[in-house]
Amino acid sequence: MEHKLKIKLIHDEAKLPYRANEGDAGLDLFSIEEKIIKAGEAELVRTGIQIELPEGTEAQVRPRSGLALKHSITVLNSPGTIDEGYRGEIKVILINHGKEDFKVEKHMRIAQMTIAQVLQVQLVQAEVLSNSDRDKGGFGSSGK
Ligand SMILES: O=c1ccn([C@H]2C[C@H](O)[C@@H](COP(=O)(O)OP(=O)(O)OP(=O)(O)O)O2)c(=O)[nH]1
Ligand SMILES: [Mg+2]
Repeated sequence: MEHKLKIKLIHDEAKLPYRANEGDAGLDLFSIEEKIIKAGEAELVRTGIQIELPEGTEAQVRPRSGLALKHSITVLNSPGTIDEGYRGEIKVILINHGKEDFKVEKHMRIAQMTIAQVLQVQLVQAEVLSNSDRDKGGFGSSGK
């Protein structure tokens, strides 16, 4: 693999992100703490890791479908954005959409992180934009 993702474990309980199967897009993130997320509420959950992304990339923090389906637990700000230059601890905002409180266990895989390329663009203010077939149609303009 030519791109390297540097990971620093900053807590005794921290684990390296986990790729369940070779070729998986998502690297699972582990919680380093036990935490109750009350029904309808959100909590910030620690992973105990810091990362250094390859140049020109971002990481996205996404929900795990199993937690969503079985416990209505998802990532509130999905996909969470980890900027290339961020060197702080990665944390996950989990929200409990269910009717029952949910307990995050230590070492539970709470979310998954994907790495994506970022196109850096120069901002150009313009008075005129090019024509297109779609024009201003959106929000269901093309029908069902
Ligand atoms: O789920 C997340 C989302 C963000 N971050 C970290 C990495 C990211 O680079 C930084 C800022 O995130 P974001 O840009 O989404 O938040 P903001 O509210 O715009 O804060 P800032 O003003 O610091 O950019 O926080 C996380 O650890 N987890
Ligand atoms: Mg920001």
